[in-house]
Amino acid sequence: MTEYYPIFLNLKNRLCVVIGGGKVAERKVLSLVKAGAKVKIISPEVTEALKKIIRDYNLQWEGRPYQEGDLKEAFLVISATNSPEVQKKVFQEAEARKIPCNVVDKPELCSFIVPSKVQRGDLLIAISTGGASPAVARRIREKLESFFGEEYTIYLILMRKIREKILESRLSPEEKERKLQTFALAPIPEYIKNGDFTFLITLLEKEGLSELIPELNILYKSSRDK
Ligand SMILES: C[C@@]1(CC(=O)O)c2cc3[nH]c(cc4nc(cc5[nH]c(cc(n2)[C@H]1CCC(=O)O)[C@@](C)(CC(=O)O)[C@@H]5CCC(=O)O)C(CC(=O)O)=C4CCC(=O)O)c(CCC(=O)O)c3CC(=O)O
Ligand SMILES: NC(=O)C1=CN([C@@H]2O[C@H](COP(=O)(O)OP(=O)(O)OC[C@H]3O[C@@H](n4cnc5c(N)ncnc54)[C@H](O)[C@@H]3O)[C@@H](O)[C@H]2O)C=CC1
Repeated sequence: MTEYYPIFLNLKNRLCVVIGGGKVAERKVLSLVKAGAKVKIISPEVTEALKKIIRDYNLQWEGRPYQEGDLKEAFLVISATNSPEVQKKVFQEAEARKIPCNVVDKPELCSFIVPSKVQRGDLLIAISTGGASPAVARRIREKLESFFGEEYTIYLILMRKIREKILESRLSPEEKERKLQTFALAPIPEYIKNGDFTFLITLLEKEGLSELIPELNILYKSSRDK
């Protein structure tokens, strides 16, 4: 069993190379694009859906087989071809260049694996079974998705503001910590889900954060307009 180390990578404007253009490449390309990466695809053929993604996001696509040197400027690489020889060559080049590499059908040729994820604005939950069962990772994702609903997006926008106000206040470190814990413990996601802010308003007043009350309405309205 491999002991993995979980991290959240900032891929904004980083060149990520995806080798292959099938169904699996499609999924990996989309998640890289969503993370703001600069994606380059190398594959003689790509699926219709991937063609659309390439057009929509103006991605680079080289319509040819992988060749050594393709990873020259890459920050990371994902190899999603159906050819074991190509997969191995990509891994070898990535190792030589010391670039993180994911080979989608061979965990032994991966220096990182991609988790299943639940995203609600700033909340990002990553799930891995260490490759034991990607289907189980997916099922766990589906369960978490129903538990952590869309209200968590607003919840975290609000908590970020609450935390900023508390940290910039002149309170003692102990008092700051108490307030941060109080807000983290309050069932605010439920209030947001039910659109009932009575208790939250009382809490904000009690903790000296009344200035944030007008924000509640703005946040709630913007979430309902979506
Ligand atoms: C090691 C890893 C490497 C990597 O890709 O990073 C890997 C490897 C392999 N996957 C295989 C199969 C499937 N993978 C999926 C789906 C996903 N696979 C993902 C990640 C990972 N897959 C990494 C480990 C993740 C972990 O820690 O568990 C997810 C989470 C993220 C993503 O791909 O973006 C995404 C779910 C996203 C979601 O819906 O939330 C489904 C479909 C499904 O169930 O929906 C199936 C068919 C069902 C099944 O086999 O379970 C096979 C056999 C291939 C074959 O036999 O042809 C291998 C190779 C092997 O195991 O040797
Ligand atoms: N990690 C994961 O989540 C999963 C992995 N897999 C495995 O991933 C692999 C890919 O799966 P699919 O996308 O369904 O395969 P696919 O057969 O649909 O696509 C393969 C792609 O590789 C490209 N390709 C072939 N030779 C190439 C070369 N020399 N250079 C560049 N590109 C080349 C082809 O043009 C094609 O676009 C398979 O081995 C499959 O078993 C399958 C399901 C999930």
